[in-house]
Amino acid sequence: MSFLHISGPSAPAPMGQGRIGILLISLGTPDDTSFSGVRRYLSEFLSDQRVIEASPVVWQPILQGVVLTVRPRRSGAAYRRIWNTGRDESPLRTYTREQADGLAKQFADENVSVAWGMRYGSPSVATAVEELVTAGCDRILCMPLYPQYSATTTATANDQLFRFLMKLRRQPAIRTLPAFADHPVYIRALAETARQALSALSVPPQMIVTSFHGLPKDYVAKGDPYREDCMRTVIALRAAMGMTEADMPLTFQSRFGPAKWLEPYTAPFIAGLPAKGIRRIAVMMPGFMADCIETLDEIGNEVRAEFLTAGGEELSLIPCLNGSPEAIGLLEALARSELQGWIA
Ligand SMILES: C=CC1=C(C)c2cc3[nH]c(cc4nc(cc5[nH]c(cc1n2)c(C)c5CCC(=O)O)C(CCC(=O)O)=C4C)c(C)c3C=C
Ligand SMILES: [Fe+2]
Ligand SMILES: [Fe+2]
Repeated sequence: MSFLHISGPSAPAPMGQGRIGILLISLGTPDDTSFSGVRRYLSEFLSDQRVIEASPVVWQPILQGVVLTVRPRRSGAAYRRIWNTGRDESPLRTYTREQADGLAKQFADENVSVAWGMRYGSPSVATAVEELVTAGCDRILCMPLYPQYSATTTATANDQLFRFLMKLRRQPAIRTLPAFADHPVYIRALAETARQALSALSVPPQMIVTSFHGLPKDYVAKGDPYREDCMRTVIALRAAMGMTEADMPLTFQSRFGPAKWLEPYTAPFIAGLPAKGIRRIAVMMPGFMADCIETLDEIGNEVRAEFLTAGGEELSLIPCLNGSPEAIGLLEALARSELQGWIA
């Protein structure tokens, strides 16, 4: 095995005396909305065995022969509807960069560098770690941007970092941020974001539906704690906002494939509300640190259209934390807590 040599601007500092790196890892997104761009991204994403646990011998022919001949067209159209045309990139990339830039400002006067990478697509995790090591970082805090733990997100983000470290002769020391499903600063940030969005509405909604990304039930049965983490978030959020289960139900969106996923499914749940007299709702997606195709298109376009067709009058999207001061404050609080002993 040959080892990658990364040299800093000057001679490397003795271990423990260099800079501290903070590495934000987000899910990833296509570079463009073309069939081939979306296909490349989906191929990398859906070939991850943390995401699709079926044997590659069975799954790869289905993925390459069926899924990737059909899905990129449909997903490409969805990405085009939400694309950040100003920067020619997906919103997830824009907001992840804003979060990294905002966090870097909070640490500007300290011996800390911040970099960001995508688990799938670009900029890659490898590029981001190289950036930190080149800046002289010998200790790195890895922050997967997922409030609720899942092997399909948190674990695979960490895997990607360690996969890169396998190539280094001189590895930095690593800490990884645990999930923060009911961390008080996270819950406060969500509640504040919701209050701001609701105060801009002329008529308050009758219900705030929370929608988390789904997960196959099978993964949860095998020990993925994701569902419990989602429940911890919603229970804490209801308490913070003085709401009940009836005012703020928990649902799961973004089902993929024929297997059973966590229920209740967001789309039929919301489409069933007008028949119960609930015609004005807000939807909040606390599991997403940034708005993306799942929040802006699946909920903001597809689910909204179904709700209106079913007799709904108004569906308001509560924005994700994105690059807000609440998001930056949260990331800083989480980072400072994990960096204890590394920084004063
Ligand atoms: C088996 C498939 C999938 C699992 C398991 C899964 C888990 C999972 N995903 C997120 C967060 C995001 N997913 C996003 C997009 C997305 N997710 C899947 C499939 C699975 N996700 C697909 C095929 C896609 C691509 C979009 C599409 O073609 O419909 C995104 C948004 C990316 C973007 O560019 O905007 C996020 C964020 C979580 C939190 C999670 C586990 C709980
Ligand atoms: Fe997903
Ligand atoms: Fe989706």
